[in-house]
Amino acid sequence: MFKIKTYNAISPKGLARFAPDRFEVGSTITAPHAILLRSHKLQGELVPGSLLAVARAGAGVNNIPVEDYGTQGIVVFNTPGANANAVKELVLAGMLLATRGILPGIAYAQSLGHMTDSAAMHALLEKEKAKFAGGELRGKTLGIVGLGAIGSMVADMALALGMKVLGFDPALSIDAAWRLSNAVQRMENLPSLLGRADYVSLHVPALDATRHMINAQALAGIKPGAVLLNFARETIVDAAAVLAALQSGRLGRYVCDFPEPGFAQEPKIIALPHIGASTEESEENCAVMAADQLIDFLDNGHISNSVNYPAIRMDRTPGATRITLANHNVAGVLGHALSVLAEAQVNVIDMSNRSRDALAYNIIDAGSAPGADALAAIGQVDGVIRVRVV
Ligand SMILES: NC(=O)C1=CN([C@@H]2O[C@H](COP(=O)(O)OP(=O)(O)OC[C@H]3O[C@@H](n4cnc5c(N)ncnc54)[C@H](O)[C@@H]3O)[C@@H](O)[C@H]2O)C=CC1
Ligand SMILES: O=C(O)C(=O)COP(=O)(O)O
Repeated sequence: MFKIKTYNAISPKGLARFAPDRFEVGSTITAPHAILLRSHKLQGELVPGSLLAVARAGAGVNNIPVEDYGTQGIVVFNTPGANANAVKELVLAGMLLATRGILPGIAYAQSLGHMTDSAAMHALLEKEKAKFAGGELRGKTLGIVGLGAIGSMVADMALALGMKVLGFDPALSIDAAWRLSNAVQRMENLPSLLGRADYVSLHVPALDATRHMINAQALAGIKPGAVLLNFARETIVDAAAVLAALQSGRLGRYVCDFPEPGFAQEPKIIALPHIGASTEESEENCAVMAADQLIDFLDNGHISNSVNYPAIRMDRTPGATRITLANHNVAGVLGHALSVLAEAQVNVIDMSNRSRDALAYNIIDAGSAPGADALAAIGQVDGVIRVRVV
């Protein structure tokens, strides 16, 4: 029986993937084999020795100590692209809210609740409506910073709206490049994008390298009156610099999913309570994908969409005992572990080995089950992080 501890509201469709006769799932579980979460911050928590994996039902993993967990043999997964459409649609809402008199218009219409005369009401609305006039997106330029799952969808949407699209992503993966429309104009650096775009939308992960990428210096070069949209993370912008740029008039509006103290007092800010991925569809997509990845890892030792271990899978050899081995990616570790199996008269039938940066992971199908002594001896091999029979 595997124990799965959950944090946050995980879609029931995802939870239903865990067969109740083999998985115990809940928020109060102790000594879990795996954790399934959304934005709950794991930093600083005691890591139970039982923990084999963490699955983030979502994209951002800045709430998980990914590297530290990797060196402890804990595989961290996320669900790339599973909530991208939800964010894309909210970016569109953000651009419209920043451009048309929607929010003040609604507030004004609601302020007329005391009126009883329909003709008088219509006459007043027609007289006052000029206050709520706005602009259009068509023909404007959108600059997208980060062209991954969300950025590429935002690009397609903006092109369909008749916008011109600029993109900046120095770390673009080959897969993401294939996904990207060739109508997106590549910018060589951030200042080139900021100086040209009427709207700038941020879709980069929260990393040391992206911390405060939008700071006072960057904002000094932004196109005057531009709208900045941040549905990525709070750390990517320097909030004080954004407030100053709004107050000076350099920045037109700031639309974000991450309110900060002081934002409510600034009328040029539209702040939402981190609801970019909060749709039924995206919550389901993320939870199902995260659950399936966890189950395949716990049952078969397979890894897909990990952010600290390499992707790996190997068809099971019928009748074989499967052993998985996580180790530091240095010469000799695997050979040493295999020699322990050989000494224990355990024959290796099939094997797969993958590495990612400083970590490596192996799936070994053996002709017989290694005894507890052999497994303990493999665990003692210098460089071995974790050995498991699955
Ligand atoms: N508001 C919300 O509810 C949500 C927010 N997010 C945030 O959006 C981020 C992006 O999500 P996805 O598009 O799914 O991730 P992704 O991994 O598909 O794309 C991120 C892109 O950013 C690029 N990038 C990395 N460093 C960069 C830099 N210094 N400059 C420019 N580009 C850089 C990468 O090369 C990659 O193409 C997540 O990491 C998360 O923080 C994601 C989902 C929901
Ligand atoms: O997937 C992400 O990175 C998100 O920010 C979504 O967060 P959530 O799962 O809604 O708490």
